[in-house]
Amino acid sequence: MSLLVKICGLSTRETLQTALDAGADMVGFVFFPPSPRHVSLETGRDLGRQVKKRALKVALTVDADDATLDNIMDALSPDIFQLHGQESVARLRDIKQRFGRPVMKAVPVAAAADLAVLPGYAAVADRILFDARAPKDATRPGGLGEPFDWHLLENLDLKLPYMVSGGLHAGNVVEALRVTGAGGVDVSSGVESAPGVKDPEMIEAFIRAARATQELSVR
Ligand SMILES: O=C(O)c1ccccc1NCC(=O)[C@H](O)[C@H](O)COP(=O)(O)O
Repeated sequence: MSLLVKICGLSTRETLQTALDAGADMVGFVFFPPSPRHVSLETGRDLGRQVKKRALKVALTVDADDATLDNIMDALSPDIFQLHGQESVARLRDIKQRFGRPVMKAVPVAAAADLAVLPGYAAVADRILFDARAPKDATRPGGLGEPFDWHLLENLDLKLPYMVSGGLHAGNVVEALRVTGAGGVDVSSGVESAPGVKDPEMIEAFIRAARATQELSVR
């Protein structure tokens, strides 16, 4: 199965176009106002039109209520909801049933004990995104540019597709894939020149580096 590459936190036409032209499989849009990558519904609608099925549109939310998800459905019509808050297994099931879209559950990782939630989520989610657990005083649960110990995923027995994220960049993505065996990678800070400011050349370099693993058959 080929590697999935997700560029997350896109917020401008220019950088979205760069990600699409560089071959991103997934493009993520953050609907979380405290984030420097937050996009309005109007921007989400505009950027969503630009994707034109060249990649999967991922709507990233944090403990969003149904009204918020309804608005995002209307604006972006996402291919996947990425649930990056403390959503319960029951909430995942509820969202899948209500919106008829696949869900990717973000699982914060700092220690092996964090993986104890997997059986519950794996029974409902369509894919898992492993991300570095945010510090207690963080203003957001993701997009912080810090990795976790990828070796925690070395002996993972997960029947579900999963992605690795957290502090990835062009210089470490091959190692992250080698250690974790993940089927996908996700990046935000590692392709930015400043928080929320995506850099076209960094986007291209990240995707190039990630794709190189397919030739190296690192995974
Ligand atoms: O990106 C954000 O600002 C964000 C805000 C709130 C919840 C999640 C967020 N990002 C989630 C992602 O999917 C990021 O790509 C992932 O956390 C990796 O981020 P980074 O370490 O900056 O590459």
